[in-house]
Amino acid sequence: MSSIVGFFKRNYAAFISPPTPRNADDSSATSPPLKFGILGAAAIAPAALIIPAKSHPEVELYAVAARDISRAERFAKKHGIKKWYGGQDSYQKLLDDPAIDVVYNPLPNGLHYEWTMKALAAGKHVLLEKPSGDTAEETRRMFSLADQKGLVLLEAFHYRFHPAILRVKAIIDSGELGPIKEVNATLAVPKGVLDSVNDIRMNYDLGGGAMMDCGCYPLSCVRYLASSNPSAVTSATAVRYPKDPRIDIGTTADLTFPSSTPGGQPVRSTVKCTMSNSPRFGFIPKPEINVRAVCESGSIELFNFVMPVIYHYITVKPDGGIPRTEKAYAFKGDGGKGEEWWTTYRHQLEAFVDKVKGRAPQTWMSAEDSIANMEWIEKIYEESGLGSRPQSTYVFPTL
Ligand SMILES: NC(=O)C1=CN([C@@H]2O[C@H](COP(=O)(O)OP(=O)(O)OC[C@H]3O[C@@H](n4cnc5c(N)ncnc54)[C@H](OP(=O)(O)O)[C@@H]3O)[C@@H](O)[C@H]2O)C=CC1
Ligand SMILES: O=C1OC[C@@H](O)[C@H](O)[C@H]1O
Repeated sequence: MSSIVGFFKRNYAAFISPPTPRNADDSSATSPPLKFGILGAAAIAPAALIIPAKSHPEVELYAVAARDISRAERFAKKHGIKKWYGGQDSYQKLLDDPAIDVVYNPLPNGLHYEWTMKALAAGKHVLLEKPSGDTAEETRRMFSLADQKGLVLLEAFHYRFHPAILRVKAIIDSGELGPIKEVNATLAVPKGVLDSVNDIRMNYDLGGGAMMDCGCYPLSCVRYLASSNPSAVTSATAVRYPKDPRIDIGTTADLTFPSSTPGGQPVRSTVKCTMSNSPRFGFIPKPEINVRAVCESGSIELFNFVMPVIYHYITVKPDGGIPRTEKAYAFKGDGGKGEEWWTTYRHQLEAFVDKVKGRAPQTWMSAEDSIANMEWIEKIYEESGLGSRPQSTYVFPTL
């Protein structure tokens, strides 16, 4: 019963009404807020930034830009954003606003590179949606420019900041279950949520495709838990979108990772994604969001590694030992920041602001990690026969 009440309380605070930040007694509130500008009135912006910002004392949602001014105005008023820019030059106008410290870039994947480069050139820190670009070369260039300019750039792989995945990684790294032998992860979004013809995910020129959209998560997750990059893609099969066969509706890829023990067998891995998972019994929506590692002396599984605040469980099965189930809605007794109702995005925002403010974030995701994820997305597309998404034609003036 208490867990049902907990479920509703946690999700109400997470997604509907987050507690407002303490001010008087919160030392972090004495630091001036960072002014954020949002490029595009994107569907993901409320969950990924606007709601998390409500409980962060050092974030001010300052401006939004949208190609249509009335859309920009509606979005700004709905979300209590002070300023809006509209029209075809609205994104550049937002970047030219000297008051803005940070740009959130939730544009379609194919526009990530151009607008992140322009934002960095304008001296803004950037929180960039996943996947970071269309190609690893784009990702390399963005991080290189951020480095040159001394600015923070983060690919918004929000799941990596939540205590649930960090707990799974800690259990694997503790050696309790022995060296990892196999690690598999899936993100399958129910049919009807993403697969409409007008969705950006179905548009090849905008960097569409399941491996880009959903597949980037399980790939990132297996790389993270294996503490390594794959050594090879041994097979990759794509289910092609009939209206545009360059788009994968879903992809399954088999990978190998170097052995975690000297002279041992390679670690096996399967990464699966689909943007159109068929319903159970023909009508019950079926999300699949899990990661499972099999180790020399046991196994571990996390159900819902992408949105763990809603509900998740970690099942640990030591060989010959007693299986247990853990929950990790918050860090326990290890000085970690956050509340049970903090979403992955809220944890990510905390880390991002810490980094911009020059404080050590609790968790971070490196440039090398983002670059490697794109490299392996491209290798999987190559193996499936679909090929990489088209590299941006935008030419950065000083490169
Ligand atoms: N972190 C997460 O959990 C999630 C991340 N994402 C990522 O966020 C990004 C945006 O996804 P989502 O919010 O679902 O997408 P939307 O289609 O809702 O938003 C994309 C925005 O891009 C702008 N845009 C600019 N040019 C174009 C164009 N040619 N065609 C279409 N839109 C254009 C639009 O802005 P305007 O208002 O100016 O018209 C639109 O608001 C993607 O990179 C996706 O991978 C998505 C969902 C979840
Ligand atoms: O980032 C995302 O996370 C969840 C998926 O449903 C969505 O398509 C994707 O863009």
